[in-house]
Amino acid sequence: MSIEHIEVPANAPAGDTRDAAPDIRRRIARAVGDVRGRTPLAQSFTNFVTINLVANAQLAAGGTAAMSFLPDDIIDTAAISGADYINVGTLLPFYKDALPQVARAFHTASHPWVLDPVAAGIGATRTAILTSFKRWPPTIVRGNASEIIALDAMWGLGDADTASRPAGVESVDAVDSAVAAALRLARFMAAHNGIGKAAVAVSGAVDLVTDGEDVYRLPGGSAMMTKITGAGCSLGGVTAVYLAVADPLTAALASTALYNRAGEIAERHSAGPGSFQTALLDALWNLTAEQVAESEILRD
Ligand SMILES: Nc1ncnc2c1ncn2[C@@H]1O[C@H](COP(=O)(O)OP(=O)(O)O)[C@@H](O)[C@H]1O
Ligand SMILES: Cc1ncsc1CCOP(=O)(O)O
Ligand SMILES: [Mg+2]
Repeated sequence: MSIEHIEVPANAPAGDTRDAAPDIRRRIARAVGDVRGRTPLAQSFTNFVTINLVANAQLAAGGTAAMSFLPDDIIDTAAISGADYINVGTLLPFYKDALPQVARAFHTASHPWVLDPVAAGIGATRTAILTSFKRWPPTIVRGNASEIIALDAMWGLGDADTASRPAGVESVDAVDSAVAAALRLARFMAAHNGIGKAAVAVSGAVDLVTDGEDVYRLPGGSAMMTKITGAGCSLGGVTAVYLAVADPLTAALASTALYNRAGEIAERHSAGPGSFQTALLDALWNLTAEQVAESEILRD
């Protein structure tokens, strides 16, 4: 099947009638192919729980990984890193100074970066760090619905009273309840991140991606992705790999589609969480650019 002639799948969710434009699919295919051809570096400042899966997923998608927690290290390496990834899953006291320093340096250099606001809404230190990013906003935010709603409230864009308290790193909100927050965040980031474009990706059973204008829904994946730790974190790391070669909307759509397809393949080739994680990495490696671009992508 050519990527120019994608039919809306028969099992498209009710109400979703518009397939993504062929141009979007071409951009996704190009991004996946460019990553495989150019092996771009996407540096990460990420949590201790899933750091190894993040690096392995970035390599499996075709990128290059480098992890660091030192601002001078990260700021120096940003010169050769196509995009960076910051994930606030596990925090140490010094991060309260280190992370705003890094975000400010990225902003000064107009360096693209992805934020995963893991557990947004929990703890004064995490809130201080995430609030500081409003001054130096990321290019892409990728999180689950509760994290997106919490970040929107923290930045004073949405209604703080309606933000729920996340269950640790897990979402307590449906993706649909984060649509307005995702749109507000994407518009704010595009206006203030110095790059002029932004995207927000909300993960869940049906993922949502927006650039602040259009809203895309990407069904698929596997419920087993919630039975390993780091599916979301590694998706963020792979999003940074794609951001090294593509615009924010394309990068967010490409990584989300890649993960949905990889999750489905991994579920078919595994017998439980252990083999699922291995099969997920294998699928990230083996999926072709065309297979990723042919994914079900519906525009609201
Ligand atoms: N119920 C589900 N069915 C299918 N895929 C899912 C489901 N829940 C999450 N995913 C997928 O798992 C990956 C991580 O998403 P999620 O679990 O929401 O992130 P996080 O781990 O940050 O909470 C995404 O690729 C998402 O599409
Ligand atoms: C379990 C855990 N605790 C702090 S960070 C983390 C990993 C979260 O990973 P993900 O958000 O990808 O499920
Ligand atoms: Mg997460």
